[in-house]
Amino acid sequence: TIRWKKTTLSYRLEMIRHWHPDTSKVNRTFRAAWKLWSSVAPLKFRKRNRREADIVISFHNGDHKDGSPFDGQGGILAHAFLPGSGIGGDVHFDADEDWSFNLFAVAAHEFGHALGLPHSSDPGAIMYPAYSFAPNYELQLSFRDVKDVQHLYG
Ligand SMILES: CC(C)C[C@H](C(=O)NO)C(=O)N[C@@H](CC(N)=O)C(=O)NCc1cccc(N)c1
Ligand SMILES: [Ca+2]
Ligand SMILES: [Zn+2]
Ligand SMILES: [Zn+2]
Repeated sequence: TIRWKKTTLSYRLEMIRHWHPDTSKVNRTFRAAWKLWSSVAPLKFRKRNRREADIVISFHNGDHKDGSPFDGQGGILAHAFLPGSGIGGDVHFDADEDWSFNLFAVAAHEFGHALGLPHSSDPGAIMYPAYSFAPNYELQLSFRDVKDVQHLYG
């Protein structure tokens, strides 16, 4: 299983201003999405600005030279790399999406991948492949998500 060998992970937001004017809202959204995972597993997430971070989060559109081009509005919303050095753990959001309402749910899903979680067959899981646009306030981890992340880091 691929997982981080440490339990305090650093993350950095790159060029967010470029794609999302309201950086404070983005920061709050990501902090809340990390909290979903740190509240059920012995993990800590630290936001870094300049120094090298384990997890670099950025927005891109179309082909952004990592072998997995984005596809414009709709379809693929984001992708994340499994734990590891370099691009490992990094999270890319498709800049062509309308992030005014579902950034939290998609971030929670992608951060699960960045921690090493694959897709889950449980329709109630945040790691389920397809996103049902349930209102964010209902969004919480399913038992399956908790079991899977505790299996890796519990
Ligand atoms: C093959 C992958 C690159 C698909 C991509 C994904 O799973 N990224 O992690 C993705 O954007 N999946 C869409 C569904 C699709 N269009 O295939 C999605 O909504 N993923 C994010 C998401 C957000 C919240 C909840 C769930 N269950 C899924
Ligand atoms: Ca897309
Ligand atoms: Zn990418
Ligand atoms: Zn996914």
